[in-house]
Amino acid sequence: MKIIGVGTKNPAKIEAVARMIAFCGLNAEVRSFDVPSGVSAMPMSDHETRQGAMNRARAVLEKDSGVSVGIGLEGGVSLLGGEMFLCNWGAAADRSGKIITAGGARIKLPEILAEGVRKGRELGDIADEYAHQENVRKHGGTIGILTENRVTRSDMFFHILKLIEGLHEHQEKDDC
Ligand SMILES: O=P(O)(O)OP(=O)(O)OP(=O)(O)OC[C@H]1O[C@@H](n2cnc3c(O)ncnc32)[C@H](O)[C@@H]1O
Ligand SMILES: [Mg+2]
Repeated sequence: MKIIGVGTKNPAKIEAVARMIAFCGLNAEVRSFDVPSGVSAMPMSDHETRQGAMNRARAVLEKDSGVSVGIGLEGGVSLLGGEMFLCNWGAAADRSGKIITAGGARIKLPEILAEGVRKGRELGDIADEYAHQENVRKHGGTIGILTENRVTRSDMFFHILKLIEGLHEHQEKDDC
């Protein structure tokens, strides 16, 4: 059985990987690891957020020699025309050095959340205050709050992982 490692202890992210394995019918087990993202705690651009996902994916491979694919999932914000959007990236790295990345859906942050992030606070903390909940980042996420749970953080990372798995399949076919 293939072992897929994910670089986080956040249950919303781990759930997304488990959903992807079930959805794609992979004969795989998921293991989670606490690894550094290597970027700031609150990534402020697509570039930095994607880099965090790639760093986590590679760090997982270093952590456990039994893992064949390392996955990194990272959340952050990005600016578009002066407006702040939630952005998310995923990366999957294998032992051949290959890495595939994909980005997720965007949603504009309400000004009160954007202002807190601009002041240097982490979105997870501000989202908790905004929603009067604890650990929003480990449950539905900011996207869950802003969409009344139509799309949760796990849904969003699940979607990103389907993009990555699909791209991987496509590239394998191309290699034939
Ligand atoms: O334990 P890890 O894997 O680090 O998970 P995390 O919840 O801290 O998530 P990230 O590091 O990927 O996200 C970077 C920052 O952005 C925040 N963040 C990103 N997306 C979020 C979301 O949907 N809901 C709440 N906070 C979010 C989070 O609080 C972090 O401060
Ligand atoms: Mg974090």
